[in-house]
Amino acid sequence: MTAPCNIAAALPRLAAERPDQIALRCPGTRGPDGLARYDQTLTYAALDRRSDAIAAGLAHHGIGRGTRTVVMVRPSPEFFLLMFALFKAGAVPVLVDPGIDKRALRQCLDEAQPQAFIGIPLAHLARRLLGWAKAAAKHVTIGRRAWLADVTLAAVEQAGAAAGPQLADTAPDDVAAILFTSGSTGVPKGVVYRHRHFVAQIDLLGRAFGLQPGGVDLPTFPPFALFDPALGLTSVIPDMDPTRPAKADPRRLHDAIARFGVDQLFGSPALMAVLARHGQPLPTLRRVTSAGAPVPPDTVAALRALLPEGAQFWTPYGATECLPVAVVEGAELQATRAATETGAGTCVGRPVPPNEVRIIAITDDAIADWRDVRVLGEGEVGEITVAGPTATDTYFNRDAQTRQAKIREGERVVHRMGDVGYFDAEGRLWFCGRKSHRVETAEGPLYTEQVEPVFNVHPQVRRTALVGVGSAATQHPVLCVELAQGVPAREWPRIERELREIGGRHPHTARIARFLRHKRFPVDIRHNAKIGREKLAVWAAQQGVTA
Ligand SMILES: Nc1ncnc2c1ncn2[C@@H]1O[C@H](COP(=O)(O)OP(=O)(O)OP(=O)(O)O)[C@@H](O)[C@H]1O
Repeated sequence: MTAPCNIAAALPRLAAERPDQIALRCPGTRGPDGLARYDQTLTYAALDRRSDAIAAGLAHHGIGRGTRTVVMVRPSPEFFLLMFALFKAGAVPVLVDPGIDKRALRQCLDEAQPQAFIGIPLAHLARRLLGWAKAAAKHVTIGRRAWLADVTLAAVEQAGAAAGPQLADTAPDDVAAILFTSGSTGVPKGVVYRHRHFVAQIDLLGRAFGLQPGGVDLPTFPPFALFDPALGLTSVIPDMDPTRPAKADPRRLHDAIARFGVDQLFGSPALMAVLARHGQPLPTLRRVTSAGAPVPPDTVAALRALLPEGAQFWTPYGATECLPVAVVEGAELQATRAATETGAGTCVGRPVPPNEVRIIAITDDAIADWRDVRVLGEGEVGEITVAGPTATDTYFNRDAQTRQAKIREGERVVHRMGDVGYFDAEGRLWFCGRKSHRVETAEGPLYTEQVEPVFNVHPQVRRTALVGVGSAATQHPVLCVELAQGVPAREWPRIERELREIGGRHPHTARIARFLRHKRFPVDIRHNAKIGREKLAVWAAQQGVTA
């Protein structure tokens, strides 16, 4: 019989090899200086033993193989114990970003048709008041009392304490989890992760970044923290609100990094910007990874200057549906900055093996079979597709979206990223923006990431967003502009003239005739970085910019 395909299978092995190594350190109580004491810890032995107990206890409560279970628990020892218990049990955790719009959240929860709901007391209260996940019949609370739930997690653990090792016999194709996208282009979609996707993801991430057991990680981006225990790392969970990275207190992050000799940091571009602005050196870090959205060049340069000699700054490119697709190191990113600022797009690096990345002709239609695809050559902009061990093959209960995003190629399924880009002569992938954000003008398409960086070089501009106004295929390009902080609105006529002059330097940007000042761009909650271009397009149309 073959061993189960399950990331939780790593736990008993690691617990035998390194029982006393700390798997997880959490902020816990606060000292008189206001800083977290990090007095909540879990060793590998405890993580393995206690997740066994919880897995067995959940089975007593009818949560087992295949049970779709909403998990609404903040990063804490309980979160890790519970997630590994669910994997061991072969249950299917459903994770939705708590930061998203409440209506979208409810829709996600309904769509996932969960059978169980495990959450903090506040999540149970919201479930009751707002009618979330009505189909879920089993309720477990992380609270001290079984308020609004059938049972507490502590009681579940106690019930399973004597049961011994647990590990469901999961097959590679069995569903392991449903993870919702952040929904920056619409309502989030539930991505179906199979056990083989997680196993491959750990393998690819481990190899791409050279992760070694024994390292100390500060994962500021919650879903990724889950990989640390499977890789033998020690995770230090930062003292911050994970849904508000731009508001993190850099002093607290520095304190944790210095106290535990953190050698690896994982976070969103918004968090990188916080550390870069703070400006204090980060001497223990060997590797920084920033994922989820493009990292502004100033942030890359400022953060690299704070790192010790030989440290690496990686930016993976990928999506909830497929990660990692490609990776680029900060030195290369900085070397390609000039090209980005003249309209080449953003270099996202080389595909992570064994991913096969191909560029296909742009279409908004579904493509059922790879034989109907037109593969583009070097330098041609098209839609980015990925085939490989971490490319997921379906959305949960979203057949229309699945058809739009997946192409069958013989035995395998190719994922369409919904992003546009191209390969250069050196085999590097360049990201040119989201497919749905392209502006189709009468003179041909314009891509956001080939236009905005050209204008973003203006010192009094914080960021820009290209949107289209008018009917399909003959849209008028409009550049929305957010001025840098403190720049008064009366300066706008001059800045607009200067932007027009900058645009005139390149044939593609010279086609932009309309510039609109916008006070503050709508952005996504998770990354604080993805611009809500859909909303801006509606706004631009209302400003009387038509034909
Ligand atoms: N390194 C990167 N550089 C530029 N853009 C990136 C990078 N990494 C990811 N992205 C962007 O983020 C997208 C993936 O984001 P994610 O999976 O969090 O959900 P989302 O796309 O924001 O949500 P939804 O699909 O629901 O709109 C990619 O398709 C790409 O557009």
